[in-house]
Amino acid sequence: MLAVHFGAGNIGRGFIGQLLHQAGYEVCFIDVNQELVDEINSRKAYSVQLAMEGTPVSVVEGVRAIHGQDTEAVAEAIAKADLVTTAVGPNVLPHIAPAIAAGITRRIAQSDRPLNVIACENMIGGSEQLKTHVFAKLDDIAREKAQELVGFPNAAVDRIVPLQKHEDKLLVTVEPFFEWAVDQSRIIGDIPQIEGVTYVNDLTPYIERKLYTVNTGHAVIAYLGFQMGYAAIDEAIRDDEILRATRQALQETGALLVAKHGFDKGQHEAYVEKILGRFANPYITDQVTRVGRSPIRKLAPQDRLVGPAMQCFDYGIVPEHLGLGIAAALLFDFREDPEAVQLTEEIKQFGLEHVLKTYTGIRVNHALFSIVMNHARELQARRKTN
Ligand SMILES: NC(=O)C1=CN([C@@H]2O[C@H](COP(=O)(O)OP(=O)(O)OC[C@H]3O[C@@H](n4cnc5c(N)ncnc54)[C@H](O)[C@@H]3O)[C@@H](O)[C@H]2O)C=CC1
Ligand SMILES: O=P(O)(O)OC[C@H]1O[C@](O)(CO)[C@@H](O)[C@@H]1O
Repeated sequence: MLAVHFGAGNIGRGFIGQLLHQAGYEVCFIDVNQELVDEINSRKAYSVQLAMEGTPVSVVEGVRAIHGQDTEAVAEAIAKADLVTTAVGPNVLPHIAPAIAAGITRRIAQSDRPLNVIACENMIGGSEQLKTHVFAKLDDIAREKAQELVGFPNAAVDRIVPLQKHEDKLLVTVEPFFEWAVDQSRIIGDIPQIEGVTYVNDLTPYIERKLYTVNTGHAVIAYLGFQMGYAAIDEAIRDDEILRATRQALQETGALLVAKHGFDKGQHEAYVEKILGRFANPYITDQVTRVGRSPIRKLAPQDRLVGPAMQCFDYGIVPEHLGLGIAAALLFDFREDPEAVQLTEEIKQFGLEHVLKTYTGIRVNHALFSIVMNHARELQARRKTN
């Protein structure tokens, strides 16, 4: 069995590639980092180390890689594949669509074997979005056939894999916990048998619970941590003020998730506490700047901060602490992050209100707008005095 996986980065090697290998797939990575591609091809194996006492290591063998710009080779691999997965980042999905479309076109000209393409990105509806990009590149005949033969089931993936700094360029350290849920109702053909994957008929509660808890909590810690001068997540979460604000933000999303999806309140509280414990893992050094990366993406209307905050109002919940997280995200002026630089420049040029309205879609007369603005002004004043 062949799995073609786009993105041989942290989650690609440290999570998806590992589970696919353990399920018996030969994993072929597609990446645009030539050094990574060469290293994988010369060693054909890499190690995954668990961030816990004893740091157990497992080896992922029999892997290879193709450079993403070698469309011909990528298309050929997809034509032969049993499964396609991605972990490249939401903004990269449009860029990999042409190669996937070329692969599908080649494949359906040769056989009627079904294929599933699963985007493993931190976003709602990732595979569906990828499908839109891919289908835009297919001609009418291929599109009709692909509609029948190629499934794009959405997925939710959860495992913290921080930035890696090892002498061994392929080694990846990951947290022990992982969760990979896939929408079974959108699979075409046989269900891929992958130990560790949970197939569900309705992904919405799973992806919202994950995005609005793990990623919301992480984002609040990262952005507040950055404002308060912390470098790493585990340091920031040891600050009582940050921990309190994060817990309160997660109480807001928790109340929303319980009301909207009917999760058990007690079980959800336990889920939140477990996640806070994962953030505090002393065996993982995760930079606040990694977790806060791409603030424009994270401030988008459907994403982890504004998404739940806006929905809170439908359930009578006032998202005061989510508002604080949004304010801190707006003020994330990290010079090495292009989206942070863009926000900072635009705040200077057009003002905070304009930037808040533009990137979050929150209307000026909405209650959330003033909540965020009040927190942003407080954070700005606090930074001036420090
Ligand atoms: N790191 C983590 O803990 C988790 C990450 N995710 C999601 O997984 C995705 C990837 O995240 P990371 O692995 O952390 O990022 P990463 O930066 O470590 O890996 C991304 C990889 O994609 C490659 N890439 C970029 N453009 C490409 C293209 N056009 N074609 C092929 N490959 C391309 C990069 O060279 C890089 O190796 C993101 O959507 C992220 O939100 C989800 C859960 C956990
Ligand atoms: O990968 P993104 O969407 O930039 O966000 C970083 C987040 O994703 C993760 O890497 C994994 O879920 C978390 O560590 C963090 O919440």
